[in-house]
Amino acid sequence: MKLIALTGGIASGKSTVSERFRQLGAVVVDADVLAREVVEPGQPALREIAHRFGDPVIGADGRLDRAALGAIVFADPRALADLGAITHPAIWRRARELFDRAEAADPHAVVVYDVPLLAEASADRPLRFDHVVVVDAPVETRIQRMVELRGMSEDEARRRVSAQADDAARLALADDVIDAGGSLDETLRQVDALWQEIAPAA
Ligand SMILES: CC(C)(COP(=O)(O)OP(=O)(O)OC[C@H]1O[C@@H](n2cnc3c(N)ncnc32)[C@H](O)[C@@H]1O)[C@@H](O)C(=O)NCCC(=O)NCCS
Ligand SMILES: Nc1ncnc2c1ncn2[C@@H]1O[C@H](COP(=O)(O)OP(=O)(O)OP(=O)(O)O)[C@@H](O)[C@H]1O
Repeated sequence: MKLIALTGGIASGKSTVSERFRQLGAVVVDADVLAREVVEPGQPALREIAHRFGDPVIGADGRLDRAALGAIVFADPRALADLGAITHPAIWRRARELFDRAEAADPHAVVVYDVPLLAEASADRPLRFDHVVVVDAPVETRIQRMVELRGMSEDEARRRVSAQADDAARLALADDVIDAGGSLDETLRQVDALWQEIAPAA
């Protein structure tokens, strides 16, 4: 198995890139999906979140109120760190299980882990990657995407950008950089070229 980490700032284009890798034959594991699974009702992390952040972050249906929690943590670095301390160990554990499963199914699998917060977790991340790919796009382009495509206010978009590591910290981890600041077509062409390097036999 080859294990590739795919990271990038919010709205840089990671999902677009990982979907292309999937079409090319990679097994994609998405940390955002795992982050949602570990806070499902009944999971220990949801109980810890309720304990730390109180009832307002739990909806009437007993599920996490993501908008309410997001409003708290993206405005307060300490709250964000507390949330990460609750969710990140469970996310890494689940990721490890899925990598092991992919390897058992196919020892030659190329697994792409779409992980927005790799740079933030780099000091204590419990996994080694064969290759780190960073998707890069200018901050102003990403803000514009969040506002135009996701209906966020500009303020909210900027808060989310500031809650993450900066571009230099992410680029310092990169074995390869995909420039996703241009056209969609240019992004996809770079992914195709990179796949030929990473998985030449596939
Ligand atoms: C705070 C929460 C509830 C907000 O939910 P919401 O649905 O609004 O956002 P969503 O989960 O879709 O995340 C969208 C993007 O926000 C960014 N983001 C999410 N969590 C964080 C974080 N802790 N720090 C910095 N950026 C983050 C990422 O770029 C992510 O792709 C949610 O993001 C969360 O539970 N975060 C903690 C878990 C985590 O670390 N997730 C990141 C994947 S490793
Ligand atoms: N050159 C480009 N490369 C990639 N995406 C682009 C490009 N131009 C425009 N886009 C658009 O920008 C958006 C990027 O969103 P995407 O969900 O791929 O980002 P992301 O990095 O996965 O975000 P998040 O951190 O929130 O998970 C998509 O709607 C995509 O269509």
